[in-house]
This record gives sequence, C-alpha cells and structure tokens, in this order.
Amino acid sequence: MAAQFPLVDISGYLNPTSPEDKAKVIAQVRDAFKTVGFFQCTGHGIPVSLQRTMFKALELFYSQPKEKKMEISVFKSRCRRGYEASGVHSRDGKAMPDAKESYYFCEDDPEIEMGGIYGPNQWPSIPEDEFRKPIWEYYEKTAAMGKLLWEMLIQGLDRSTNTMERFSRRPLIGMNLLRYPSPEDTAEGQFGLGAHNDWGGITVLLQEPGKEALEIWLEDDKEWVSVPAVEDRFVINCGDMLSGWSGGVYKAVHHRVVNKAPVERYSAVTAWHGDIFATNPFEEPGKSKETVGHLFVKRFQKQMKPSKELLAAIGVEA
Ligand SMILES: O=C(O)CCC(=O)C(=O)O
Ligand SMILES: [Fe+2]
Repeated sequence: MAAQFPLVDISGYLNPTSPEDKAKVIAQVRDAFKTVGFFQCTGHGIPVSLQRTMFKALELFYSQPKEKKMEISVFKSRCRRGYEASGVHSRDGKAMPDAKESYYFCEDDPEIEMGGIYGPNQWPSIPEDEFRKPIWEYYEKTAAMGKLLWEMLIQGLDRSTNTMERFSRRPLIGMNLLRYPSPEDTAEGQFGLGAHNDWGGITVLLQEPGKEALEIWLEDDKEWVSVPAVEDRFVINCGDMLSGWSGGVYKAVHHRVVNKAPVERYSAVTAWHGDIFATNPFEEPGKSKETVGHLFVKRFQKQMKPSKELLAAIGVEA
C-alpha cells in the first residue's frame, strides 16, 4: 500500500532544461493533490546536511529540562509562539489530549501587530549557532518551497500566477518543531497527534528518517496507512483553505500521528498560508471577499479566543 503513495521529483521545475520539464512537474503535483491530497517530494534542493542539522537542533531543544522549556511557554506570548508541553493540546470531542510537545514560531517581527498575528518569536537560550541559525535557515528554505508549490498548484488549474504577488505580500508562515514520546511514554488510547486536516495552505513536513508515525486516511480504501519516513523525502499536504479555494479539486487529507518507533520521534512542519488580507489566489483579486485571515479566525476561534483587537484587524465581527 505504502508504495503507491505519489512521489514527485520537483527538480525539473527548479532547474528546467526545457519548458516540458516544468509542465511535467506541475501535472504530477496537480494529480497527487487531486487524487490523495498529499505526496512525497524529492529533488527539492534542500541539502540533507541542513535537514540533519535541523533535527540535531530540535533534539538539543527537547533535551533541556522542562523548566527551561517552560521559560518560553506559548502562554507567555501574545502571539502564541514558543513551547507547548505534552498533554496541553486537545481536540474537539476527544477525551485524551495529544502526547506531542511542540515549539512554534513564525516570521520574526519586532512589534506585536494585529492582536498577535505578527510579532516576536520566543527563542530558547541555546547558542545561536546550534539552534536559531540552522532552524531559521531551514525555515526559510522550506517556506520558499511552500510558496513554489502554491505557484505550481495555481498553474495546475490553468490559472495565472499573477495573483501570487498580492497573496505573498506578508505571508503567514508557521513552523512547528514536534517531539512525540515513545509508545511506552504514551497513554493507552492517546495519539501523538489526533486525526485532523491542516487548516490552511501548503504543509511541508519532514519526518525523522526511519521512524514511521504519520498516517493518512485513504477514503477510497477506508483505512489509515503509514507514510514511509525516508531521509530527504518531504511530505507535502493540502490544507482545508487551499482545498476549498480550489473548488474542492485539490483534496485536504485527513491525517494523524501514532509513533511506532520504540523511542521518541521528531518531525518538522512548515506551513505556508498566504497574506492575512489576501483572497483566493485561484481567482482574480476582488472576486470574493473571504481572506486568509477570515478562515484562520474561523478555524481557531474556539481554541484561541482571539482578542477584539485581532478580530477587528482581520475584519471579523466579535
Ligand atoms: O508529525 C507529523 O508527522 C505530522 C504533524 C502534523 O500533522 C501537523 O503538525 O499538523
Ligand atoms: Fe497536520
């Protein structure tokens, strides 16, 4: 089953030797998102050495004592950036909260704006060369990849990429560094991360090699299947916003995390959503009123309890 997952080499888009090279990649990406809503990606140009350094930095972060991590708790940040302990994040209707721990950050802005959409990250007190520098380099490279994939998907529906300029003016790009405890340290019936769809645009995910844990729901076969965790192979997911804006042509895949390795497992997620005030990039600007910001607030209103300031900034009534 796992062998049937779409695998797309995007090097022909990045370094085309003929116009057909680009068209071929666009068609493969489009078909993968149309059929399953996800694919594994090679030929992306992000060095393996950087991927390894990123995982090393992640391991270093999580090996700190809990008190140290709690110094940069998300609850200390008006932008909800920073560390979240295991067992904090729960999903609607689920008795058991997720077992994962996470460290979350976005673009780093000096001032808090729009009630916390923009603002500063909370960085750990680990030497810059060992954490912030490699993590930021990885973030920038995977963010560029997320934007490029949007461009491919727009062309995949025979639309113009002119809308990308407005769509990527000040894009919301979040990154989550995740740690899942070993099965031994996970409670009976508890998921690493419960079943969900990603809410927004493109998700660029890297699993720690050799540690299978990510499962996706195949609607046609009505079963959960494990996505191979292979070095240098990114997993690309389609979020609900992107799916909806494509008119449902691109599918958002339902997925969850069950750590099967006998030890802890790490993964890194970069999600590229678009400018908060931008509308559907598959359409000419002005055709619809719904923005990235509207959909963001709609999805997180319950868990985030956004401030009046944030709602007003986005243009949503409190
Ligand atoms: O850790 C993983 O493999 C998946 C993480 C994920 O689905 C998410 O952060 O939305
Ligand atoms: Fe996800």
